[in-house]
Amino acid sequence: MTIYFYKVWQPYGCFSNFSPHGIHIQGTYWPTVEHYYQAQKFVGSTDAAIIPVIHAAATPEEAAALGRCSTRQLRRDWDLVKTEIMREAVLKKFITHIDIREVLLKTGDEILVENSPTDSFWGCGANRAGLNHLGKILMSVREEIRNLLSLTVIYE
Ligand SMILES: Nc1nc(O)c(N)c(N[C@@H]2O[C@H](COP(=O)(O)O)[C@@H](O)[C@H]2O)n1
Repeated sequence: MTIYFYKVWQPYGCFSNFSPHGIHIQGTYWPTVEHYYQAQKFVGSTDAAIIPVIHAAATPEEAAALGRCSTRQLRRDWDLVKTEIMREAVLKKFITHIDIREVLLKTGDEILVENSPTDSFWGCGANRAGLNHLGKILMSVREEIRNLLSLTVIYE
């Protein structure tokens, strides 16, 4: 059975990058994965001054709106690095928060899909044929955590 998720208040909402699960990454605490991801768009760009503003955004929706502003200059390598940046942040989220790690592990080998009607890169898009990169990252993080936990059991 495929598991669809999207908004935080819907089933499996903890899989959304907008869920209220903070991460410490590269020495800084970010209130959500979405805050971190949106800020990374501007690292090294002429619009890097927006990074602390995104960091301080009151909600992930506000962070996303700041990061999506089309008049700002994204870092040049954004398309090359964005998937790895997202994966690192999502892994950190599920390593940090034991309760949602359990939710992720309990999905077993089910297919996970971000059911975004507007995003066919991170989600499946309106026709459900999109690339679903967030779902793929979650499945690969699930596998990585399973492997890490099995190693811990062996060496403890
Ligand atoms: N608008 C919106 N609301 C949500 O609740 C979402 N989970 C998303 N999807 C996330 O948006 C991010 C992509 O942002 P860019 O289009 O690259 O600026 C990514 O975190 C998706 O998972 N969108």
